[in-house]
Amino acid sequence: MKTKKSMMSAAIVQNAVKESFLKLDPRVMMRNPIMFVVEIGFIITLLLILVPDLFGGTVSRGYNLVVTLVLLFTLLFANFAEALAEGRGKAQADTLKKTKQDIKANKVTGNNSVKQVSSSELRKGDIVVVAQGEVIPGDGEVIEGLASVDESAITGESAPVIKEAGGDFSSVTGGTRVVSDQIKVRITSDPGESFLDRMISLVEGAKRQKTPNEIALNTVLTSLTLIFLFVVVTLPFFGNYLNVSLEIPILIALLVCLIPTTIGGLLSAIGIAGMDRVTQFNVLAMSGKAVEAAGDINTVILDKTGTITYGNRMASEFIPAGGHQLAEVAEWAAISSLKDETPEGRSVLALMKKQSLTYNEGLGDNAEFIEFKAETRMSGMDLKDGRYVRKGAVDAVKKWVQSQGGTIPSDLDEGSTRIAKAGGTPLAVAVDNEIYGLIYLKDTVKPGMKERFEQMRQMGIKTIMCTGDNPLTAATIALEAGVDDFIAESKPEDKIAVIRREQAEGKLVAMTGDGTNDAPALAQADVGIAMNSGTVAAKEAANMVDLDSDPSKIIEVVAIGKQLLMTRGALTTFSIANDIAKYFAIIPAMFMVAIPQMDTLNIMRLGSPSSAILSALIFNAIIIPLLIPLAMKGVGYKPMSSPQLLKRNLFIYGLGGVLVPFLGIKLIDLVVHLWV
Ligand SMILES: Nc1ncnc2c1ncn2[C@@H]1O[C@H](COP(=O)(O)OP(=O)(O)OP(=O)(O)O)[C@@H](O)[C@H]1O
Ligand SMILES: [K+]
Ligand SMILES: [Mg+2]
Repeated sequence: MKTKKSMMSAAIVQNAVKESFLKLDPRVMMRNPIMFVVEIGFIITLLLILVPDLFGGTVSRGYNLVVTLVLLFTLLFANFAEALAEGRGKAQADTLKKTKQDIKANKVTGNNSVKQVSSSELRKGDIVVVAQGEVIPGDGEVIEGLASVDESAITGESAPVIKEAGGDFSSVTGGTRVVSDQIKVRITSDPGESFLDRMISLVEGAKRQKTPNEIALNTVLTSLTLIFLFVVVTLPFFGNYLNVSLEIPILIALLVCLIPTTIGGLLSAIGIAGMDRVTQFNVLAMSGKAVEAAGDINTVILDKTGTITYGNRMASEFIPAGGHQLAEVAEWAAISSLKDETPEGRSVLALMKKQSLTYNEGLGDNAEFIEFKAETRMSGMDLKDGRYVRKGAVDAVKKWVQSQGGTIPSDLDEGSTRIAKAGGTPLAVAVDNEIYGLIYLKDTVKPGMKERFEQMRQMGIKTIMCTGDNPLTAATIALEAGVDDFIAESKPEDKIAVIRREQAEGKLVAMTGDGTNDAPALAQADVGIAMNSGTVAAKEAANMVDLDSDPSKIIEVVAIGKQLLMTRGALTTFSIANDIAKYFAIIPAMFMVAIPQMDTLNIMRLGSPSSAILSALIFNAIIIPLLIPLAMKGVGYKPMSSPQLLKRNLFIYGLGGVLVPFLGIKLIDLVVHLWV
């Protein structure tokens, strides 16, 4: 796991300071009702500096001035927290914007000639040619050729990746560079809607929406604020009755101390920082909601080929069956693959070359190509002499042959079992009702999967591998990767069915996948993570894209999601406990002159009513910057059950929230008392 982006730089801090002032704009503040109340209080005390008898009565000018300043700093601190959280994303967005300059594109026009246009003129469906050394002008799908592409501008990973027509490695991203060979690309996005555009607006938080959890919490906090507003507004009447005169600045200070400004000031920073932590792990989350959902995931569904394995399945051996010759099965395998542009199909022709095997190419003339489909799990050719040639998943080819009255060679299963037990994928090759043998497709499990899935088990997450492959291969890979369960021979709709089944049991489900056949399932899952190596369809259906194409990255996303929820909960607890403590610090001090019995409650022995309130207000302001590091980093997370976590946090942040202000306010009062 790499965290390559720089942490807080001086530039980010500087910019955040500037932003803290700009964010004082009431139109901006209004989005945060709690801090908006503070701002109104600030404006009133500011007016009182200018016109001291604005509301009749007199106000001690020095005291009012200090209250005004402390209120201003409370606002600035809260704004600074948010600006700081936004800072890293904004800096990253600036870097990405540099990648997104206008470049020249070689567009293929009607009569197959090439015309130079600007990348901003490209529309969905346009075809461009990109040669060695050139930057790919827009998102698209490779429709011809194979090239290695440097995607470091987007993924930060310097090793080039292979992109090729057909199959799951065909998607290319605008702004990345072709380092060898040449490809023809069909553009799949209109200007302004590219992956890079989305990535920029994501990291800079332009489209950030409050999550349902955040909205709910905000509602509770706003209600609390309204209750305290009512309490404070009615307080002067009691004061009158007791012959205690309560000046406006005192009332405003009291109100601000009592409303949940700590969490109100840090809430949005917590959310932004959480999203930012996900980005630092090279995962692009399209919504905060998805990140929070990840925190509660029970089940993870993983696709096999291209997700758990590298997915570059290569033909490595032809195995004849039913008394046929090697040359025969090889020839039909080649004929069935003549127009099969998937990596599997092309690897068959590559193996022919490598083994210097020949075949009658003429058989392919005027033949009809039967494209590979996840539904049929076969591909091939209908020859002009009437023969049908197929290769595909063994069970699918068997059924196809049997439906034409053919028989299955007795040694076929022996061969396919050998391949599957080694974790490979066997493809059967047949012509009409006759099976000629097998193709051995090899694939490799990505390293480190077993340890990572074990970690998920400890987090209480069940892993299920869902694959279109046969049960034996699936079992071998499942064992090697260490998933809890697997489902073989699954079609796209089966993957959705598994997700729906888990969801019906009340579980939150994450799905990771890379193929077009995974897209519906990625959309159905609560958290859908597409591999960046995957197809455009997969990336569009998912609500997260993993730029490193590492399926076990879900662990980090889950941890960050949990941390985000916990941090918000902990700071809310702390904030409200704080306000309760402040209540007991201020109220006895305020009324002890009028009601001497209050003195027993005045355990803190604060200097005077006005110094008590000012001290509490100062504490209320400085607690915000003190908690910024916690809001940004998140509270520590160790895998344990949710009730345990809740108990632990209530204890630490609830008790801490009551004790810390007593101590802090007392200390501040020792100084303030000298002056007030
Ligand atoms: N080009 C092809 N021609 C014929 N059969 C193929 C081809 N590619 C794959 N198959 C067969 O079809 C099966 C299903 O392929 P599909 O791509 O739907 O799933 P998969 O890649 O095996 O699994 P996963 O869903 O884990 O990615 C494969 O296991 C293989 O047997
Ligand atoms: K407060
Ligand atoms: Mg796949």
